[in-house]
Amino acid sequence: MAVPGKAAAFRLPPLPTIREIIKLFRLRAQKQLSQNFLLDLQLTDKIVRQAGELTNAHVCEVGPGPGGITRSILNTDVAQLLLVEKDARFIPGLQMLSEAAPGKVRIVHGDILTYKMEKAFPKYLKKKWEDEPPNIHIVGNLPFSVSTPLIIKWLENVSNRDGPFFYGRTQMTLTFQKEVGERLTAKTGGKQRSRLSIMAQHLCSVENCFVIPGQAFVPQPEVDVAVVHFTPLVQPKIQQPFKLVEKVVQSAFQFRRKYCCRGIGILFPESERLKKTEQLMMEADVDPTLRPFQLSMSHFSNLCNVYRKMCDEDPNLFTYNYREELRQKKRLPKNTSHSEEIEEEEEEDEDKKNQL
Ligand SMILES: C[S@@+](CC[C@H](N)C(=O)[O-])C[C@H]1O[C@@H](n2cnc3c(N)ncnc32)[C@H](O)[C@@H]1O
Repeated sequence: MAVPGKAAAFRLPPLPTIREIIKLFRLRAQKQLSQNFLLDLQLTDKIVRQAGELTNAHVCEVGPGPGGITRSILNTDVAQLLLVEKDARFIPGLQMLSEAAPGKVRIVHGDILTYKMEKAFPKYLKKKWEDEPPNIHIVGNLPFSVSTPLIIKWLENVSNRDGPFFYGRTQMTLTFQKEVGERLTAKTGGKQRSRLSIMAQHLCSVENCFVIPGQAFVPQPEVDVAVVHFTPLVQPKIQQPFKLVEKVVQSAFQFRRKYCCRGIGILFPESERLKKTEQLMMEADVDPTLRPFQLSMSHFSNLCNVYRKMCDEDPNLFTYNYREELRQKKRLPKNTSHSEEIEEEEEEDEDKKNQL
């Protein structure tokens, strides 16, 4: 029964199914682009529910493809939906959806990695950082090869309050490979604790909402998929610039199985490594025999603060690049005194490849 005085919520009119759209527009998934589609609208509704209340919201969907998630978003009665899709083949199908929701949909044929998000929404939606998040949401099921670099870019945007965060603490609901979802939310001491855990959790409240089994996608990927929700924090847990935090965290996790002082040491040139590492660990009050995954957020905060102080005292320190020093050494013949260390680094590098 309609509630008197209340406008009926928007519902999409009957449309061809996603399967029919795929057939109609010959949207064969391109394996090299890691395209896997969701055809089950109950599942796309469930993903969209994780974004929170979307009635009257401004939403950006990244990588809409044949439009399953798009339909679920439109059925929540959003004010505006911006679609950013890289593959031109999907645009006619998305236009059909746009016609079914007149005035609500804007389609951009473009790459989300370069799209200027600070201009994507009306300026009046902007909220102060300390206020409640703006009524703007980002939702997307992107290929994994895009979602991981994209979240790193967007975390830097959170830190700088630009990009999608020009409007305030814009919330995001995105999919990742299940293991990446576990890294994003891993707690101190957890097996999956990694660079990504610290970078995400120091800037956002991160929630691993649920896992979608690979079988739910067409074609089926080899892995399961995690739906992860991010809300930027009012106060980052580490109050230092993104690049500095990234450098400290990346160094700490360089040697996952060793004491954390081993990785932290590579922040310093070899000639003063021992002395400066000891100073940093002591002033930051961090036990050097902890393993990287055992370091808490406040350990990382202390390490970043003391390292910042050391960089202020020695302006060349921040530009010191351990990898560069190593590359120089690698040009030396193998039987020099350094070769053993280099082999150890290579072994660790292999270990690191899977541990972003
Ligand atoms: C895994 S498919 C998912 C499609 C749809 N969201 C779904 O759940 O069925 C990823 C989609 O993202 C698009 N895509 C890939 N890279 C992109 C990028 N850099 N910018 C925008 N869209 C992208 C692909 O063309 C594809 O439509």
